[in-house]
Amino acid sequence: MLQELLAGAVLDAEQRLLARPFASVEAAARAHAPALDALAALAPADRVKILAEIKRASPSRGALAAITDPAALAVSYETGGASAISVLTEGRRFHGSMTDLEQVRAAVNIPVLRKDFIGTPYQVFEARAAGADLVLLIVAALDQATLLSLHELIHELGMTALVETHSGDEVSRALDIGASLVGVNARDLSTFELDPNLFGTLADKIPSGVIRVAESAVKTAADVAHYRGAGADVVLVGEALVTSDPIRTLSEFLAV
Ligand SMILES: O=C(O)c1ccccc1NCC(=O)[C@H](O)[C@H](O)COP(=O)(O)O
Repeated sequence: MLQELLAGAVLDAEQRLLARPFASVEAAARAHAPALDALAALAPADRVKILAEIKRASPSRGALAAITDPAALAVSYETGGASAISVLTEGRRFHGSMTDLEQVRAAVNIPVLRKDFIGTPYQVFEARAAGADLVLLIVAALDQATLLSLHELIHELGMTALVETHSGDEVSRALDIGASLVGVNARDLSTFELDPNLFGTLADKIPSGVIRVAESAVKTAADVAHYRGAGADVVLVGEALVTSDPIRTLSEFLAV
């Protein structure tokens, strides 16, 4: 499933490249106003921080929310106290788009993550050209040389990579490329199985100085407390926010 999602996302980017050549996207990326400092926004603090996700649908859960105005939802997230916003730009299974990312970027003043299945430099340039401050890199989807080169490109463009892992070996691979922001996804992206205890078993492998993000499987404030107790600096939440009143839900989560 993960390789299928990556192949589809890369193919879709190749289609966009036909209309917008590489050189033009690279030039737009390099000319864009500088990225916001995501490491500062997500830095460890005396309270948990929330990376709030805009997610219409997913392979594991199907349709979640129509989200006709992603910019308005992003403003609610910012108002509710989110520290950064994740925008799913994958179109086939998550029903997201680069337009969503551009609209969200224009509406808020906090860092914005391009959450997608990134495998090529073109996708990274697209992210920056659309105003992204962060880009997701999924360790399980990439060989180490590609992971390293995409990570370097993200940094060269002034952005931050959220390097996502799902095992001790993947955490080591993330640290080997110098990741400053490491996510542990409770969701196995091949089987969709959720393990809310995985973050707790891997958190100790992530040294202080690296920001720890717990991803997925948050439904209630107790789930946020569970991750916080296990050492999460940041919790990434999608479904629980798009299927509720986000400002109320964020206030419950941030009270942890
Ligand atoms: O959510 C899925 O079904 C999914 C399937 C395959 C690859 C990625 C997938 N989701 C991406 C994410 O990791 C989540 O959107 C994110 O962590 C938020 O999760 P949640 O709060 O459980 O919606």
